[in-house]
Amino acid sequence: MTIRVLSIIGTRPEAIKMAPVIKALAASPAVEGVVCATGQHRQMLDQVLEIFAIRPDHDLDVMQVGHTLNSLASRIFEKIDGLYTKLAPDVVLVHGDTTTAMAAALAAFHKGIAVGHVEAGLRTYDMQRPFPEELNRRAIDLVAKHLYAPTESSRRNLLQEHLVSDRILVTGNTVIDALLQTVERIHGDAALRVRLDKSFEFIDRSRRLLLVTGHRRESFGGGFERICDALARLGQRGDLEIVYPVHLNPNVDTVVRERLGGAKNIHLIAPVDYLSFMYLLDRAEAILTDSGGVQEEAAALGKRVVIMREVTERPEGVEAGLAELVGTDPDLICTAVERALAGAHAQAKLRQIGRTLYGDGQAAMRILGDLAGEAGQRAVKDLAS
Ligand SMILES: CC(=O)N[C@@H]1[C@@H](OP(=O)(O)OP(=O)(O)OC[C@H]2O[C@@H](n3ccc(=O)[nH]c3=O)[C@H](O)[C@@H]2O)O[C@H](CO)[C@@H](O)[C@@H]1O
Repeated sequence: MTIRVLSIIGTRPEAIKMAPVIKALAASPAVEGVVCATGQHRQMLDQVLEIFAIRPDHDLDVMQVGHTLNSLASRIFEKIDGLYTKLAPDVVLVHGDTTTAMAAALAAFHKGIAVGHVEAGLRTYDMQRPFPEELNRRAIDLVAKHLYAPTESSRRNLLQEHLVSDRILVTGNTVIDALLQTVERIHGDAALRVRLDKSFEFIDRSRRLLLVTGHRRESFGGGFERICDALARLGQRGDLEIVYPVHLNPNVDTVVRERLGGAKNIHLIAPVDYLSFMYLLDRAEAILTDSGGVQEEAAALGKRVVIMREVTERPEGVEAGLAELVGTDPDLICTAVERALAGAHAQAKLRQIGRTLYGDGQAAMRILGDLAGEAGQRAVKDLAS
């Protein structure tokens, strides 16, 4: 008796974090895994799917330039309703906190289809930070039957909300599954490493590498202007190479390129594929970001992270002394980056602390086991042997 599990992905981070789950489901005889891409992201999503050799079975193609959260959500609701009727999945799996995940989960709830939430329980309890992700993930947890919490702290968040479902399973974050698989692939492939070295030969190896990413809505406008001021100042240091793959969202790309194009020691590049980003993360001495996944990945690699946010739903890294919350004030960003670089030498110790902070690389297997019940447990054993 197999169960049909429909995995929904819309953005780059969802694809990265769902890839290990999609692969585990596909390899299990106990599950019929089906994949639907919504098209919330296009180019950045396709880069990930190619690396993990995942071809979605369905694509809602909802992407429209300049769409609003409401036009995006309404297009997803409209199109996914028909897909649910056609496929009649036993479970719809969504990830994290995007509009894709929220709309897909609520649409499943409307049709009485069980929802599994991967990365359940992340909270800041601030509806404006991150916006709209805090609303999205809390709405999903209200309707989800299977709550896959990445850490104990996310499990505690769920327990105090007295949700309908009591099926909470601490799995670890699937981003660590993806990271470990990818770093292993890079370390095991000399030709790939040569290609990656060549792709990034513009980075002066005599200088220290600071890797930057940023895309939070709540920083649009003044926030990104302040971030650019901080980066321009850091670029003046002379001992740093700053590499910043600039998110494609026009609210980020336009401001950053206007203010930093041609700035000293700052390389503004297009978003790089996931393999390349893991390569850069592995090479970097410190990370400056507002990303959720990058906080988790950096910790796992023992990298110190400066978080350009006011709040984070990843308290573990801050409590472990690996990450520091600084918001978008240029002075605070610059001094925190100095501290991160000063502490970067203790990489072995930091890696020991951060290695399993967010998971052990087995999250996808735990989710498979839970979803397919006994049959899944048997399949998980077969898969793991
Ligand atoms: C509020 C919040 O934190 N929400 C998060 C948000 O995800 P995020 O903040 O992590 O989003 P990004 O920063 O866009 O993606 C990051 C990924 O992209 C890779 N990367 C990066 C730059 C590049 O040039 N090439 C790449 O390949 C990188 O390795 C990493 O894995 O939504 C997710 C979905 O629901 C949630 O899981 C997650 O809570």
